[in-house]
Amino acid sequence: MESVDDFTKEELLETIELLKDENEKTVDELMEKLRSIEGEQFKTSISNRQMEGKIRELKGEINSFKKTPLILATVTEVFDDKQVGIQGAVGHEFLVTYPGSIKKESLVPGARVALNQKNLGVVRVFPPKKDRNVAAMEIDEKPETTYDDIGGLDPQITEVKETVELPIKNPEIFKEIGIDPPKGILLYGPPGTGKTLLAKAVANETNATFIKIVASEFVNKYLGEGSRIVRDVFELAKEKSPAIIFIDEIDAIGTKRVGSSEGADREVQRTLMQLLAELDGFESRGDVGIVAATNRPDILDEALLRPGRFDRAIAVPNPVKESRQKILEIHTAKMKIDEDIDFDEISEVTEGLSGADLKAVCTEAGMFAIRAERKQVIAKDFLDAIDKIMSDIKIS
Ligand SMILES: Nc1ncnc2c1ncn2[C@@H]1O[C@H](COP(=O)(O)OP(=O)(O)OP(=O)(O)O)[C@@H](O)[C@H]1O
Repeated sequence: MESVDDFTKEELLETIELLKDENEKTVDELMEKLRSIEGEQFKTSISNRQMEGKIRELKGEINSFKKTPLILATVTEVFDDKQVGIQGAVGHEFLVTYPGSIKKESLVPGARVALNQKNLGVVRVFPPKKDRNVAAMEIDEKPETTYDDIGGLDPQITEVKETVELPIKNPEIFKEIGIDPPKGILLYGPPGTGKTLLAKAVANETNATFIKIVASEFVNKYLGEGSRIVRDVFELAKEKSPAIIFIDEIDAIGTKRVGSSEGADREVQRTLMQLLAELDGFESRGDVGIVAATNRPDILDEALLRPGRFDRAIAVPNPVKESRQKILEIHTAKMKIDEDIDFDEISEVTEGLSGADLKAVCTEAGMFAIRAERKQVIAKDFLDAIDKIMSDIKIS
């Protein structure tokens, strides 16, 4: 084996230079490796931290699932000694207590509360839902519908003028004669025959605010809030008078009672009771007209039809031939139609259709003309539209 002594000085210097070069390369490589390991470690620590955050979040969710849910209810009455009457979603009423941390002033009737499931003690109070009221009512300060927009209901218009319009416009006439003006009228008839139109037109004619509620929504959408909404509607009508209160689908709360007084039925009854109380307690000065509508007069509770309540019932039937012609003329007034179209003939072949169906025929005829890229609606478009609407009705 060669020893160091065997090398010349030049050879040794050359070897040293060579070794120096090689080591530098190895150190560079090692440094590079180190940096990449550090980079990986940094990435892992970040993703660990993210995972920890996610785990904390999931733990929170698991805990919230473990908690017993609270019950939502509405305050009906506030008593002394920390007790409050509440009503649950299905109508049951309870007398429950509330802790000192809850202020008595926040527990106004209509306020929503969360209750502990075990002892029904009040845990939280939410302010009354004013916005829910607005959602439950359709308020039109100035409806644009006029009597001229209604086809073929002349006798009904006359009766509505006498019973709703006259007391608002000339209440003194009733005073002079010494009779109370009718408080409420009931419009009954099949769907889409113009009941809402009549109520809107009378509001337009008397410059009254039109306030509409749909009674069936008290049973599905606003269960537990019906009586409060009814109370608020009457209050709002007095504030905004003259006003027309229009209660659509009144049969949903005004059906003859058939014994059951449980849960939802009981709540529906409460809403009806509130409505009867409002009607009875209502000072009929004539400036608020009440119009109710139903497709099912046969199932209505007689209590609603007693004098001083909805004591005038007006039938709004499906249109006869002449009325159908008038309705078609109203709904085609702004349409570009062929002069040769004979509405007498069209009204002949539309027997059984309601005002709403006839409006749909006109719209559909317009659609056929658009599809055919025509600038005018022709008789064939109407015939096609009638076919379509009639078969839609048969299907539904
Ligand atoms: N007699 C009519 N004259 C003109 N248009 C009518 C007539 N009846 C119904 N219509 C048309 O049908 C639409 C629906 O009618 P409206 O809402 O008045 O019916 P309704 O009797 O209140 O129905 P529902 O019982 O379903 O509430 C109206 O907006 C109108 O376009």
